[in-house]
Amino acid sequence: MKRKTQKASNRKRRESSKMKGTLARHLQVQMGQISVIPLQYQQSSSSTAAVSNSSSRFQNLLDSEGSDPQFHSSTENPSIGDVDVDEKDFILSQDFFCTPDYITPVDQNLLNSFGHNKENMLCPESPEKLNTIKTKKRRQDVILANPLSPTLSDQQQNLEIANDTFGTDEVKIEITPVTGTQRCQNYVSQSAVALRCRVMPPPCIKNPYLMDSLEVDVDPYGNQRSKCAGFFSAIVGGDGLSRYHTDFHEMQQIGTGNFSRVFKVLKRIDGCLYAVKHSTRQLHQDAEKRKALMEVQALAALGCHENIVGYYSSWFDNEQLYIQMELCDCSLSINKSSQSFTEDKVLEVLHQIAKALLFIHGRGIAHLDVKPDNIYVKNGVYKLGDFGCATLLNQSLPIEEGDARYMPQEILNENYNHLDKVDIFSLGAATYELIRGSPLPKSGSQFFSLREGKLPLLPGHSLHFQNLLKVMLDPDPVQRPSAKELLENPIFDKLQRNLRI
Ligand SMILES: Nc1ncnc2c1ncn2[C@@H]1O[C@H](COP(=O)(O)OP(=O)(O)OP(=O)(O)O)[C@@H](O)[C@H]1O
Ligand SMILES: [Mg+2]
Repeated sequence: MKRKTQKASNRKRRESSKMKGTLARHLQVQMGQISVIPLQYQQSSSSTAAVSNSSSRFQNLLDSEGSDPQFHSSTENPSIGDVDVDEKDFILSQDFFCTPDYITPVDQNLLNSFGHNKENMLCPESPEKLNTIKTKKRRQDVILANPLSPTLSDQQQNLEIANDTFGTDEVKIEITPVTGTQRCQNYVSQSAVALRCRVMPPPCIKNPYLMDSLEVDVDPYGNQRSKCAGFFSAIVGGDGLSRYHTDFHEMQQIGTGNFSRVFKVLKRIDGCLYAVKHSTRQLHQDAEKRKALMEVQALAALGCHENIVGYYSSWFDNEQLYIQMELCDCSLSINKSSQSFTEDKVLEVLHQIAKALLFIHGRGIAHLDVKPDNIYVKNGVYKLGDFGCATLLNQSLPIEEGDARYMPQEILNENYNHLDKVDIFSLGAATYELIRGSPLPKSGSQFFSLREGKLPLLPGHSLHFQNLLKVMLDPDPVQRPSAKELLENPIFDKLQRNLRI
């Protein structure tokens, strides 16, 4: 209890020191007033009445920091060892927190409201730390000093940096004493801090606006982070640092495609869940990268639609493309153990994905890979995803066909004149698969008869529904309804009525 009180008062003192020191220094610099007061006159303040002493203490600190060359040299100024540890420590803490954007948002009040301490102030350059200065810490990770850092590069220093949970962590830094000529080199530079923040991802901030609290195995807010074996090596890619691991906490794999894997992730800065898809292999050639990028370009160009998976961002890490998307609950993948959907359910899927198709066709884009695997559900809303085969209806972009099980005959014949109707055929085939509850054949007689318009009867389902499927699967693309015509089909009236109620 006693220790707690002492720590609290030290912290308070440090915080007020910081604020005043920073402000006063800025004022001083602006006004061109630099007074030189030898450091030995500076007194430790731990036992003095704070108010009367603090202004002179700060003045001393400012002066010594700003103008006294001896301040930085332990050999030339032995009295430095007597300086109150706390008084010097606070400046390092400032440096530690005041660099990268994602740690120091513009709106300081925002972080303060998450219990963030007030160290995220713009700060002056820090004075050196000459001796081991140790403050409270809960866990530690050791990283080598940044070889790129202008301040730490040529000294074999180890930065032992505590975790960075906002508002609670402080820093332990071990730096070997240096000679007077190297006086500036013991600063914890902003670039060192920036690198440290890249290799040690910041903790996730809990989003107070989310109603449901997250249930995760690994603590995404940082408490267990340093215990993860191989953590460091995992986040450093073949040729750089991973934005994925810096910005996101990976929770679980939620899908695999032919060329990609999809993970449920928690974004550290906003505390929200997303899906991140990344290519499984490295894309070395520019042409490969360009091709992969078409998926995100299509998503970005389309913008928001309730029935299209939301797109947030994309980037390359280690020559793999990462796509940050809206997280959905699951896809409608059909496998051998799948249950068939009821007609009403299937009509809902059909209606919603037809709305997505109306939207994308209206923007001159064809999806070309509509299938249950690429239809995701979120809170009962169906969303079209995986725009990896998306192309322009006017055929001005290369065409890559999607899954052959859902492709009409004209695509197999390389006739690309009605690409919008290709999507209608695929949606018809997907609907047929969902109502059947078993995967469509990849080849064989059934495969061909479906493309000839020979749809086996679906016992127990309305004729109206079966006729709709038949016309969607018509071998002649011109005969197939457009997305707009599809949506105008009276079969959806009942759904619309339910929606209005
Ligand atoms: N945003 C998301 N939310 C939830 N699950 C998703 C999301 N995106 C993808 N998935 C899951 O990951 C699987 C694979 O994703 P996707 O289809 O985009 O990869 P792909 O490599 O392009 O696949 P394909 O084999 O169809 O080419 C999906 O079938 C789905 O189950
Ligand atoms: Mg897919």
